[in-house]
Amino acid sequence: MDLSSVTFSCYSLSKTLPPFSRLLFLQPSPHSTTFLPNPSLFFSRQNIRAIKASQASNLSKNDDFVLEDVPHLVNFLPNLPSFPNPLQKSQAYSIVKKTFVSPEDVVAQNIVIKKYSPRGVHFRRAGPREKVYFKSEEVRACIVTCGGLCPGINTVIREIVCGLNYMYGVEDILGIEGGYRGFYSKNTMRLTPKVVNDIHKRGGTFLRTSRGGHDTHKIVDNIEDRGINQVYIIGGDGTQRGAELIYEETAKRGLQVAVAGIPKTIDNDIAVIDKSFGFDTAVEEAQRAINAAHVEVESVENGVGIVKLMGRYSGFIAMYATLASRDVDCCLIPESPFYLEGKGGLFEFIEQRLKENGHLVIVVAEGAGQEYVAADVHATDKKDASGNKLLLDNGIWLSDKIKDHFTKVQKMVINMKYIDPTYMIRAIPSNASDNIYCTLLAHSAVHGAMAGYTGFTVGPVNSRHAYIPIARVTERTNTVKLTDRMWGRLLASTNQPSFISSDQEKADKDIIQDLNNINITSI
Ligand SMILES: Nc1ncnc2c1ncn2[C@@H]1O[C@H](COP(=O)(O)OP(=O)(O)OP(=O)(O)O)[C@@H](O)[C@H]1O
Ligand SMILES: O=P(O)(O)OC[C@H]1O[C@](O)(CO)[C@@H](O)[C@@H]1O
Ligand SMILES: [Mg+2]
Repeated sequence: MDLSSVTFSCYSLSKTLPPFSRLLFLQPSPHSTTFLPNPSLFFSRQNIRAIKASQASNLSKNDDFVLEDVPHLVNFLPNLPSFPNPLQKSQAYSIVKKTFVSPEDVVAQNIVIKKYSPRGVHFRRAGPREKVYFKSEEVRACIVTCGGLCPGINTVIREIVCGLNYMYGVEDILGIEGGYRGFYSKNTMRLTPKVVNDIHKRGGTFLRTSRGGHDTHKIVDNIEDRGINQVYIIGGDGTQRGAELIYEETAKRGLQVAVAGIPKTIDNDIAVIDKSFGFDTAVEEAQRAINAAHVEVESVENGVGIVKLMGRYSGFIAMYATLASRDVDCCLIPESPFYLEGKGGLFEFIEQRLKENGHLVIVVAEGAGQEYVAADVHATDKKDASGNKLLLDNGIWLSDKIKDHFTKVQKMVINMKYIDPTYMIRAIPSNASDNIYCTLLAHSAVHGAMAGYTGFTVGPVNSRHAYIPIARVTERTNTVKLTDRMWGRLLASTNQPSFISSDQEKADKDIIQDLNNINITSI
């Protein structure tokens, strides 16, 4: 089956399939532009909406299958030739029963559904395709890493290089040094399997990284000047936003350049994907800090341990580290407001735990309670080079507040042990399972780019790797949902206060229930 007809003639494809596997194209978000075969319509969001509306009105009641597809090079280069995938002849894949992913294979965003509920949103399954849109000897790929560090970046770099070379015979691979600005301010570095052979054993990024410095035009000029035709971009939400702009500019200029994003974030704040690489490694490393705090406070009278962990707007590291440890009495995250004084407050809880156990450990995510810290220190907003707000030190603030309260108000001597492992949880190599995860991400990205997809991010959705439109992962930040079971599990595990009065809790639940009902009936 011709890939281009699959990608762009989705209505004709749907007619060839049994009803249960029809791909219908009512896209709720404005990212699935790939179904529009006319390049002049391609960049007009208004036109896209108009077409979607007309498609929507043609849908019958059972037509509730949504594919949020990723762009393809033939969208704006309709005459691009394709070639048989060299994997067909590869030693590794020749024994694989089903070497190529079928164009009809999709991954469901929601897998817990009700019997009669709509089939919902799906993404294209990642993996090698029967046809590729690049001749191996004509590929000139580049890799760039941006934003903060994360365990596993080097593994992703290594596996992109080795994957391109071993699976597709690509030999021309460039490393862009020092993040986005490296495109226009530095020389490139030649990457071969030999050069990257051992880098997965080291933390950090072999290519180095930076914040700020994204200049789309300069970057794409540089891509054009250097004859680069595959761009692999490893980075967090900011980086992926930058990748989307690079894709849009390359498409606007009609360049045969595949832009692939590989999501990286220690905070696990990237939407849609199950989890970001390096997260498990960081949670594991955080156990060492929690354990140290616990050992310290257990050994003294009225020991209060505080461990501050990363997590700017999302408390996933703190939540998972707490759940894994079982030595944590209270976990504070940005998503869950808390208060110190009065009934149900943190001070009351500390007093109670000290009476019961003689010690306690608190884990606090760096973004938790920022508004209280700001009110106390009267700080002005400061930003990093990428425009991210620089956070105030809530760990020191919390330690001081607790010490003050217990010495001055309660007239009680407490033994405070404050541990801030900061970069130690992310400046390490990835563990075994993250290494495997990184390999899958890298290979998925390589297969996707070779197959001519562009403007996509790779990642697991319900455990299956998928190609996701970049804008889909940047439109919102993944945060801990207080109404989800995981936070409930944490509260059950620590038995800490929820910091929500029961009246408020009931009112919130009612609102959520109402919203759920509205969603169900309006679909
Ligand atoms: N909206 C945006 N448009 C274009 N480029 C952006 C945008 N936001 C950030 N960038 C660029 O992406 C790069 C990384 O961004 P940022 O420092 O926010 O890290 P990140 O990718 O979000 O990773 P982390 O998870 O470590 O925060 C920087 O070079 C920055 O200039
Ligand atoms: O000091 P840097 O490198 O800007 O990184 C710190 C930030 O990076 C993150 O780890 C996200 O990558 C945040 O949790 C943290 O606030
Ligand atoms: Mg970010």
